[in-house]
Amino acid sequence: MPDVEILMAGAYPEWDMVDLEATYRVHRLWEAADRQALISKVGSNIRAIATRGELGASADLMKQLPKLEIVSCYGVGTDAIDLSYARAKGIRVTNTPDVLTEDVADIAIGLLLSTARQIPQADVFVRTGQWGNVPMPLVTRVSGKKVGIVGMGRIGKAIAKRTAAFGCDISYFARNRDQDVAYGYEANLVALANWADFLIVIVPGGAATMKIINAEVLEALGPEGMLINVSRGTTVDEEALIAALQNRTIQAAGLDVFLNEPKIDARFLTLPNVVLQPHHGSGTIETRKAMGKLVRDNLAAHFADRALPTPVV
Ligand SMILES: NC(=O)C1=CN([C@@H]2O[C@H](COP(=O)(O)OP(=O)(O)OC[C@H]3O[C@@H](n4cnc5c(N)ncnc54)[C@H](O)[C@@H]3O)[C@@H](O)[C@H]2O)C=CC1
Ligand SMILES: O=C(O)C(=O)COP(=O)(O)O
Repeated sequence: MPDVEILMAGAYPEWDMVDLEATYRVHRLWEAADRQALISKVGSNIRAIATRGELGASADLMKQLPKLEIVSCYGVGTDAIDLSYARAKGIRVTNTPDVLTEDVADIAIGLLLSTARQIPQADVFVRTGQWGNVPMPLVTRVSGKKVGIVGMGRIGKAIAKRTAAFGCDISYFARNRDQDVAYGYEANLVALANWADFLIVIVPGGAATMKIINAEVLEALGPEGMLINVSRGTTVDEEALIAALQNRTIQAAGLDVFLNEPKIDARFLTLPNVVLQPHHGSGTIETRKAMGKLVRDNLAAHFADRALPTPVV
């Protein structure tokens, strides 16, 4: 029986579970009928948490694990992990940057094309026999348009590269100007939205970016404008977004992320001018395999006293 005990907050694909269970004594929190009872029973032995982006690790959970050394997150966004608690207690935190960048950028472009060209709506149009009876409504061009990118990190840059190939003009908003990129920097998000035809959001979630896409930004984006969100649900004021979609203050939105996933606001399901994705930006076999390997590599490095491949804390 492997002697290092780890707590898994949620399921990983089978190929990761097989490897993890061969290496560690794994406790499956998500399968416990009484989670608190499981934590009370095994909490004092747990040395690592393997979690997922949306499940994170709260201070409340970490407090109950006195031997906790490391939290390894299957995902790049660590907004659901209490990093200040981890830092204060000397608990290491790792994530899975880079390996998912290209796929998340691809889904941003997929959502942009789907939203502007109404690909899902056109699919329904064909399937329901409307083709030939009524004209398919004309849609909006993507190529050559102005794209505002909110967040110019690893994924923001990959999105920029793709939209550049569409001949789009690119400008971005971020905490700081990035000296390594030649795109226009706009320090004022409302001004960026006012300029852009399409606004693509790819900043981290958390308190600092809470509702940065608010009613004023949406109004500046305007009735022809479209919002694509592949960041976190928290970055958008959803009440303001739903109102803007209902009133056509903006034209349409393409969304991979929401508040309260997977039980999202039911009004999204009734809006014709929104394209929905189930938080699946990194959801390819190739990327998920690479993410799982990076989680395992981080845990292995930690328990072998080697440098962590992708440390956050
Ligand atoms: N939809 C999905 O499936 C996925 C979503 N994500 C989300 O994408 C986020 C970004 O990932 P990466 O590009 O790898 O991160 P990164 O750290 O490389 O880039 C983040 C960018 O946001 C900017 N930023 C950070 N805080 C800011 C603030 N308070 N105000 C303005 N700009 C700010 C940074 O300056 C940087 O340009 C993740 O944190 C995660 O939330 C990531 C992977 C998959
Ligand atoms: O890496 C991240 O931060 C993610 O959002 C990944 O989420 P997912 O694994 O696609 O549910």
